[in-house]
Amino acid sequence: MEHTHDYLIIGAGMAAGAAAKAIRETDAAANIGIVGAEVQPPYQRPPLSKALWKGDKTLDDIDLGTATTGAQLHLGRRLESLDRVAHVARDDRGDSYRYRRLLLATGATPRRLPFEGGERVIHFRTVDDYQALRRFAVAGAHVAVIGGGFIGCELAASLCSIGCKVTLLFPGETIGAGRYPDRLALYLDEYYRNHGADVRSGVRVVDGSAADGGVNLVLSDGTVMLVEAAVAGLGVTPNTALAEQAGLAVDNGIVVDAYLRSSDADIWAAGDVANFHSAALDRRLRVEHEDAALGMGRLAGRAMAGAEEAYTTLPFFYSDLFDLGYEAVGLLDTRLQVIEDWREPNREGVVYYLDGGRVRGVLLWNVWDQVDAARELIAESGPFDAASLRGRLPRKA
Ligand SMILES: NC(=O)c1ccc[n+]([C@@H]2O[C@H](COP(=O)([O-])OP(=O)(O)OC[C@H]3O[C@@H](n4cnc5c(N)ncnc54)[C@H](O)[C@@H]3O)[C@@H](O)[C@H]2O)c1
Repeated sequence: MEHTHDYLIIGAGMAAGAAAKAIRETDAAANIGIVGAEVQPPYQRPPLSKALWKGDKTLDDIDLGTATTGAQLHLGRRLESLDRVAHVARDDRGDSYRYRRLLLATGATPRRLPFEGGERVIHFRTVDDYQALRRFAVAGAHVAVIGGGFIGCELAASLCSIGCKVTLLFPGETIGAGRYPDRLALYLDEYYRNHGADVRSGVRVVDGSAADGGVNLVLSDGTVMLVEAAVAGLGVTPNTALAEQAGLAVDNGIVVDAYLRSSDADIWAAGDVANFHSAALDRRLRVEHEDAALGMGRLAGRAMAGAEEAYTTLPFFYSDLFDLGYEAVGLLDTRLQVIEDWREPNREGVVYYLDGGRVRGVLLWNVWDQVDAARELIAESGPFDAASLRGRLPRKA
């Protein structure tokens, strides 16, 4: 079957949903098509590791409302080839899609453990993964959470809070190694232990196999562990295969200009897969967070419909870990100069990440309503040091 769309969006994640809305707002008569491998229309991913477990949201609440844009959804399909000259893409069922303008919002794929292990080993990213984990992760079940990054930290907290027995395993020395300074990271390790998680640093899961009602995991220190389920968050790799096959510039993601346009004038990219230049931070970035997916999707959609505007937003993200929460702007990388400003022992504070006296990242730990001020600080030329930053972003009453 052959389909024809003015605007074709490849991928049906958050960037795609935001782009479809922006196209519709900018071009009321637009003929929009979305092709996505998942069978669900675009939905919010952050609740999969947080709010859905707390009961703050249900699956009905996370839909992004793409149906209201009138976009034609071609779901459960993967695009396998892209002919840029003919302006046509083909999917895995043999359908073809002619387009005038194209958005690649193909996202990223979770890195995999070095074994399969059956249905109780879940590489966590999608709503299907959430539902699979939910089946096995019931109160009292022992769940291994593998990886100490965003997904590992959020899921370990969520699973503890519903009464699972959680073992959190990661190869680094501490939770969030490389992102959080040592004092905060060690505090977090202790905090997770105090909330009942068995935290095991410096270990990898080297093998695993399905067992009766569970999974047998073999750890790098020789331990064998039988758990009801294992869930992994080992980071992701951007889905660039289609772009590479089509001959677009790719370098840790699809290379785009300030307007999110790729090396082909009729193709844009947005979200986890896009590699853009951040003028504010003076470096190329690929950002894997909700705010970037929604913001880039919106801008790319508007640009495709003729209302071009540069993407200048600093990376922003937030997380909830039990009753601790943080918001962060810019770069969180402990290879930068790190300045910590704790206001009371560990319960709240600000971490600044500096390069050459300029603030490049700010982590606000249980300090709220200071994100805009943090953005302004990053825009200032400085130079800053510990003395000039102390007390700079106070907690608001
Ligand atoms: N709050 C948020 O913004 C949020 C929440 C959830 C997910 N996400 C996004 O989802 C994506 C995936 O999250 P993630 O947690 O998988 O990635 P991540 O990069 O945050 O963390 C990956 C972790 O896996 C560990 N790791 C790597 N190889 C391993 C191995 N073989 N065994 C055990 N651990 C290993 C690393 O040490 C690291 O701690 C990221 O892009 C993230 O930004 C964001």
